[in-house]
Amino acid sequence: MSKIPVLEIFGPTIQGEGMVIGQKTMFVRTAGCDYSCSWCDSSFTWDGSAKDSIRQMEPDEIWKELKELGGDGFSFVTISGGNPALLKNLSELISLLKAEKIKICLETQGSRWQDWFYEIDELTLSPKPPSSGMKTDFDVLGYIVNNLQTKRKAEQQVSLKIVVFDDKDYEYAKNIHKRYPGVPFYLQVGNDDTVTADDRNLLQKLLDKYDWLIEKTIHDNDLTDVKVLPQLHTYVWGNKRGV
Ligand SMILES: C[S@@+](CC[C@H](N)C(=O)[O-])C[C@H]1O[C@@H](n2cnc3c(N)ncnc32)[C@H](O)[C@@H]1O
Ligand SMILES: Nc1nc2[nH]cc(C(=O)O)c2c(=O)[nH]1
Ligand code: SF4
Ligand SMILES: [Mg+2]
Repeated sequence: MSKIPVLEIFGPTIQGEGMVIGQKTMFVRTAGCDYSCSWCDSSFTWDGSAKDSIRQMEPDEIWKELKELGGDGFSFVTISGGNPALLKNLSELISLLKAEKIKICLETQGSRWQDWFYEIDELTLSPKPPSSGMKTDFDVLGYIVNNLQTKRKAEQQVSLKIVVFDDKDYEYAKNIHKRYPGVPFYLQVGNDDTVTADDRNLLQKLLDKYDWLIEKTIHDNDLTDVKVLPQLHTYVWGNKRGV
């Protein structure tokens, strides 16, 4: 077995984002990202600020820690990062979780393909809009979406989730939906203050942003089959880490 760079293992909590929002789940957060989004709420995974907290862990060590934290009280594990799709050897952890009858969710931006994507139960692709400062490689994203659309197992769920901060991001999101109309499509409110500890003020700002995004969407005849979601955990726990 080979080692995986891990920054956080936490839970049980609820999935705060995307197609399985509200789902009780454990989290494993890997270190390292090929992007550096301007508003990344998990920048400690790639900016060096938490490099001393990175643990190189074998899959069975990760499983042991998940069991210590979650006991028999979980059946879902969400893998996020950083970009977990940088790690070819994540397949070993995925096999172990499957053997333990755990459902697996994965969060990735769609910049890298891994063959183990087919083994994920709920796969969220989250290409990044202009406000992130990143540029989407549509060859790679297209390759990933096409593979999953044509070769995935019937029971695997795949979705596209775009974080929206402004009008340009919204246009980007619409373009993504137009390119891949067959993929369940989600808009997510962006959190533009990922450092504040003033939860009340943050909540009000996030609610206003959610209102803005809903208003835009409901008056837009070009977007019909869309789900507009908050980043639920920030509404409940603010910018707290490990929840
Ligand atoms: C931290 S990322 C890690 C996984 C992967 N790198 C990705 O971006 O999809 C997990 C999710 O959080 C979202 N996210 C990051 N920063 C955010 C922010 N400030 N507001 C809203 N969503 C954010 C990302 O778009 C992504 O969907
Ligand atoms: N509760 C909760 N839900 C989440 N959904 C996606 C997360 C992530 O950081 O990838 C996340 C997270 O960090 N916490
Ligand atoms: S791709 Fe994800 S983890 Fe990487 S910088 Fe962007 S939001 Fe953060
Ligand atoms: Mg997060």
